[in-house]
Amino acid sequence: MALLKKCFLSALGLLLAYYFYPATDSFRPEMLQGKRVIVTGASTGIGEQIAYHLARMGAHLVVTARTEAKLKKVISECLKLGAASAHFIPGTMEDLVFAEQVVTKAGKLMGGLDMLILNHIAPVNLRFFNGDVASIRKVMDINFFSYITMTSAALPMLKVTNGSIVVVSSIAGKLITPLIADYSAAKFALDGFYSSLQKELQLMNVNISITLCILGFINTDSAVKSLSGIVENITPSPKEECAVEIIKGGALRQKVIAYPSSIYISMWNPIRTIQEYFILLTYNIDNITRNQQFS
Ligand SMILES: NC(=O)C1=CN([C@@H]2O[C@H](COP(=O)(O)OP(=O)(O)OC[C@H]3O[C@@H](n4cnc5c(N)ncnc54)[C@H](OP(=O)(O)O)[C@@H]3O)[C@@H](O)[C@H]2O)C=CC1
Ligand SMILES: C[C@H](CCC(=O)NCCS(=O)(=O)O)[C@H]1CC[C@H]2[C@@H]3C(=O)C[C@@H]4C[C@H](O)CC[C@]4(C)[C@H]3CC[C@]12C
Repeated sequence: MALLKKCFLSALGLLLAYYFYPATDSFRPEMLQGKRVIVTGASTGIGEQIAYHLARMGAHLVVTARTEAKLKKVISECLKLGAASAHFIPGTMEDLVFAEQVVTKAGKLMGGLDMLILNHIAPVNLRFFNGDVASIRKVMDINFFSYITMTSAALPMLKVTNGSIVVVSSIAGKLITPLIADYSAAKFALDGFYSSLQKELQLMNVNISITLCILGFINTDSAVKSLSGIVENITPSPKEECAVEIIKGGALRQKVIAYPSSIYISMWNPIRTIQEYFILLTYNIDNITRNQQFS
């Protein structure tokens, strides 16, 4: 019994260390030099800041969002800041054909792909659910299905480069908050999909990293405006620093990052981690990998 307890505690310790110990590798901006990166939702907010940081680091960039005029300004700023190249592709992620085309066009423009940063969201209306299913479907298309569509189109290129997928999510995809049922549904769905895909890639020995970014309240114009008069007594964190943490997480191939770091605690779920570990032990991995190819 004592031996069993010892084994259990050691396994628990190892699991916790594996999930929560920060990457030992340290970040260097040169890691992004010459890398070919797509940034979605880059016309404003966090996405725009991600583009500027990547430009300073010397990356090749393709940015996308709906508003062409804003994207033009973003790429001209990126070129001034030192981007190796910068292009924009305007359009709406409600159109899943567009979502796929962005990836193929970007691949051609840059001659391949090293990192896909999925960041865009439909404008958020904080309100009670009013039975409007069509609007939930629209939010799911923009905030969830376009992410999956772009990922699917990017996987063959990322396989060649041992590249990275960075998914920008929210504390609202881990914890429950009212007035954002549609937004929250999409963020929880992203967590389910990408956490599962992460494990599949690992099982198939495919060296593509997936970084899930869990963010708290950030001082983008849209977030500050839509929370005004609704959420009080919290100070938003700066979007510039947030963007750096997202890039670092992707470059260091971390499975998950949290920003600000005070929200790490809300992701601390050792029971879930242990259960996931034991569930995986019940899978006949050899059999599955023998019979299924990762496309
Ligand atoms: N700010 C915050 O407090 C928090 C943000 N996050 C996450 O961070 C990410 C960025 O958020 P934030 O910077 O605040 O968002 P913003 O509202 O500032 O930016 C959203 C971006 O998405 C684009 N976009 C909107 N609709 C569409 C569409 N239909 N098709 C394509 N692009 C579209 C917008 O450009 P355009 O209008 O030109 O299309 C814009 O570039 C999101 O994933 C969000 O969930 C998570 C937690 C907190
Ligand atoms: C209200 C949430 C923040 C709560 C918080 O940070 N408390 C302090 C925790 S700590 O003490 O441990 O630090 C907001 C966190 C994320 C926000 C939502 C979000 O994900 C972005 C959307 C952006 C949009 O433009 C505005 C609404 C959002 C849905 C936004 C709503 C408020 C949050 C849930």
